[in-house]
Amino acid sequence: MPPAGSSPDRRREALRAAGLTAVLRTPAALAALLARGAGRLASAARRWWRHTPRERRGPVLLTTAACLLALWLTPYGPLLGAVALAGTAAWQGRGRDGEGDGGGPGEAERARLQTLYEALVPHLALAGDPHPRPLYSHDGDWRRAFTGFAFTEEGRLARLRLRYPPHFGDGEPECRARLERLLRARAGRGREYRFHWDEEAGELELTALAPLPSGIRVQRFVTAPSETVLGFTDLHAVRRTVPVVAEGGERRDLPPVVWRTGPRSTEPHLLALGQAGSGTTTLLRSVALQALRNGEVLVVDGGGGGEYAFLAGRGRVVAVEATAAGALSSLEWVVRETERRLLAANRSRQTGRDVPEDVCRPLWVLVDRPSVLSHLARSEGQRDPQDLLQVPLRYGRAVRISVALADQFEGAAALTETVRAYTRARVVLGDVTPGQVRAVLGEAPSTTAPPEVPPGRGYVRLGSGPVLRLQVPAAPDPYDAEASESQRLAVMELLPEPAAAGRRAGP
Ligand SMILES: Nc1ncnc2c1ncn2[C@@H]1O[C@H](COP(=O)(O)OP(=O)(O)OP(=O)(O)O)[C@@H](O)[C@H]1O
Repeated sequence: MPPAGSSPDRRREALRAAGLTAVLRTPAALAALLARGAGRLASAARRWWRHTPRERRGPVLLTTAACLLALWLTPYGPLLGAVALAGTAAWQGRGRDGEGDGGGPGEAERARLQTLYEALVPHLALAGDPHPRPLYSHDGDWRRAFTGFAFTEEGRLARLRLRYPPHFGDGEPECRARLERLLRARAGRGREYRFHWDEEAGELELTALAPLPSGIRVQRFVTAPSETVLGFTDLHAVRRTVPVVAEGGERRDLPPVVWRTGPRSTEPHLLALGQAGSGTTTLLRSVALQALRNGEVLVVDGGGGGEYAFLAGRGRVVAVEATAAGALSSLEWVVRETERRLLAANRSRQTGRDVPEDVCRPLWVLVDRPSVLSHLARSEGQRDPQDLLQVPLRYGRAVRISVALADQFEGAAALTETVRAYTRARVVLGDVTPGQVRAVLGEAPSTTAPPEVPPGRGYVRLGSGPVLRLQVPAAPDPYDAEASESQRLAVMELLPEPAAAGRRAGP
């Protein structure tokens, strides 16, 4: 039989084994332990929610609610429940400081982190480092270098935050790119990653990103009249979501990239560049279909492929031009219309009257392949249609005239200075290099390229905002027999009724 005094000792021993003695000494440590445990329980619940099929969530939630109700009705039930919850949180939060969310790393995960650390040593260790305990050394420990990490359910690295030594050249793009390449290879190919450099703290964070949703078709998005959904991006990158109907009728809330136009917009005109087949024409079609909700649209199809012919003759479609001569006469009309609206708006302001409705109505000028158009016009001895875009690009914003242009990379050199200077909303689509993204958007993306680039995938930057990943909604030509039936129907649904004869006010 143990001596009477040994019982508290045994209890203390048990607590020490569980790693709880230190934390129970101060209330602050206990609070931290409970908070950490609660965090782990919450992230375990989140994981369960994500990985449980919808049809199983309901019954489990119902059973939990019934148990909570029974506990509530039992004498001392709520108190017992709270004690049990605190105990569970304390147990979950015990002795695992600095380890990833949702539980510490297992044997295999620790081994992965050590391998990753060893791979970083040749890049981050300094030969003859005078520091007694360098962050990176051949006999070093990953625990000092990695300040945060998380693994997926499958044991793949989901997030890693690492410290780098002060001598590392974080200001040199080449040094950064080398480290990013190494981390990407070690974290596993076949996924996209985001890198966040915190120069102040000397830390780099890598996050594995879920692929962007593809197959969302253009539809009546829940947006304000001056807003256009260019596509979808990462949840952390934007502040709102919009409800969408995905392929198969599933309803989802997705984070949109919203392009705002109108008198207060700082980027009222858009330029999209990409490789052939990357989806720039689809992007312009999607913009046109959204614009037709409450505005007028004029399309100039420089490629002349007839990919906008389905819009011809519809209400609020001013014109669809596919020849250089047609484009010139339409764009001359746009110049006159811009000037008319400016004069009318001025007159109204001077006389104190409301601006007439036909001056406030948004007008969209969509130009596909302007480089081809310029070439054709020049070869016919006519003036460059891009010159006519100067007036709407410079002055259109105040009278709700927006210009959106799309071209292929090889046509970019033929774009005029005015087009480049006034299109501050930029999109680049296709399998592009960081250099190409920088050339179009002014900044390289902080994310790696997807393993496979679906049509409509790329990057977007609105003004001087951040470079965001982008997936454009599907908006095929409804006359394209190869497009999916449901997507073609979605486009047809958004088309206005055919215009009544004699009602068109265009060129
Ligand atoms: N966002 C998207 N979602 C689904 N499919 C798309 C998307 N964008 C483009 N596609 C498909 O990819 C193909 C090429 O698209 P699109 O014609 O828009 O490309 P493009 O860049 O204009 O090329 P081109 O100038 O050669 O026509 C089409 O079959 C189109 O339906």
